[in-house]
This record gives sequence, structure tokens and C-alpha cells, in this order.
Amino acid sequence: MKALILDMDGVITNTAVVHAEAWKKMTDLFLKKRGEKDGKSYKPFDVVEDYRSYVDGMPRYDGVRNFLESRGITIPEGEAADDDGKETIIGLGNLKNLYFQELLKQNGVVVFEDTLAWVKAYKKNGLKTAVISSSKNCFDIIRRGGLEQLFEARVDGLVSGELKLKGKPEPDIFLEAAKRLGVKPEETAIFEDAWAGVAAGKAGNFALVVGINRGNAGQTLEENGADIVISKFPKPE
Ligand SMILES: O=P(O)(O)OC[C@H]1O[C@@H](O)[C@H](O)[C@@H](O)[C@@H]1O
Repeated sequence: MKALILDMDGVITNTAVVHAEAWKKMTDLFLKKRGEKDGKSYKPFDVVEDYRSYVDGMPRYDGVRNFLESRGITIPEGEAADDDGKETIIGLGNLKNLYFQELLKQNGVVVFEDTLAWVKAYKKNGLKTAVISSSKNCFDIIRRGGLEQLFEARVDGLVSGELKLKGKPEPDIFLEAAKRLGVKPEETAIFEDAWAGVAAGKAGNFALVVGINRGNAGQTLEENGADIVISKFPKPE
């Protein structure tokens, strides 16, 4: 193995739960309004099940589209300039981002110590390291967590947008990170906590796809292509 590529939210930082809270705030508000209009009651966002199934690891607007589809709701795509909360895919995604950034400011960034110790140890042993994330807030989180020096390459939501990379479960983001590190997928291990992420790693033919199960997603990760599933990184020898 020559390189390690790690997803950020939920693998390196405890920010998946912050995303989940922001998703819930945005979607519950929307579903309530929409329910009043449609004369029915939509099932609120479940921070475990809905987060994991429809938004975890995916680009922002894919998440909005997927979740609304789960409730049988179709709305227009909208424009990049749509106000936070305009009832379009982009407008709702922008509102979720506003909530996410507020929560991030309030909560700060918690770095998983097990991940940090493990990556540091393997970096010392000569392995190359990259961070990937579908999130456009990736660099802000890396900076708040004081992790700028830990990774030689970063491919995040902003880079993905510029390069028009397809979102997970397509393998593009991992392949771009491997390219930037100058390694082949066959000599690279990837670490992911989302079903879409392990599926992307499998589709990219990476040497090892490690599922990180910080909750109870072990089975889903295995079913989607994780070679092994761990609940935390082992203490380095
Ligand atoms: O909206 P952002 O910050 O660009 O993030 C996009 C997605 O990034 C992923 O890492 C998260 O798991 C999702 O919850 C999030 O929606």
C-alpha cells in the first residue's frame, strides 16, 4: 500500500452529526410548509436513517433531490443564485448550508483522535495521504480542526464542482485524489463512513475499502462494498 485516502465528515471529523442536524432543520421546515399546502403530513427527517440513506456522503443538491424523492416530492432545480430557502433544489440546499455554517460556528470542529493518531503514524512510515469530501465546507473544517498539514492532497466539493466530477457513488473524487498523489488505485486504501463512499471506492477498484462505522451502519457498509468494517482506527504500534 502506498497511499491512504480518507473521507472527512464522520471519518476524520465529527461533522457528519452537524450536517445531519442542519439537514433536519431545513427539511422539517420545508415538509411542514409543504404538508400544509398539500393537506397531508410528511414524515419528518430521521437523523439516522434518512441521513444515512439519502444524503450521507453525497453532494449537497443530490442530497436535497434524493431526500425529497423519498417523500414523493418533486420541485424545480432552480438557479445558483436562488435565495436560501426558495423552494427549489438549489434554494433548499443553500438554506441547509446556512444552518450548517451556523451550527459549525456554535459547535466548533471535533477531530477524531483515533484517526489523527493513526494517519500520523502511517504518514511517518512514508505513506501518502489525501482527504476527500463532497462538502464545499471541507477546507473550512480542515482549517478549524488544525489539520492543514496532515494531507498532501485535498479533493472536495469545490474542486469537484470545478472539475465537474460525478458525486459518490461514482468513483471520480477518489480517482482524482489518487491522481494528485501520483498513486494507482491498486496501491491505495480508502476509508469511508457512507454507503455511497464505499460503493465509490469499490467502483474505483481500490486495493482496500475500509468502512468506518461510528454508529450502527456496519451492515450497509458491507453490503455496498466495504472489504472490512471497523468502528475506530486501531492504536498505531
Ligand atoms: O453542503 P456541503 O457542505 O457542501 O456538503 C455536502 C455533503 O457532504 C458530505 O460529506 C456530507 O456527508 C453530507 O451531509 C453533505 O450534505
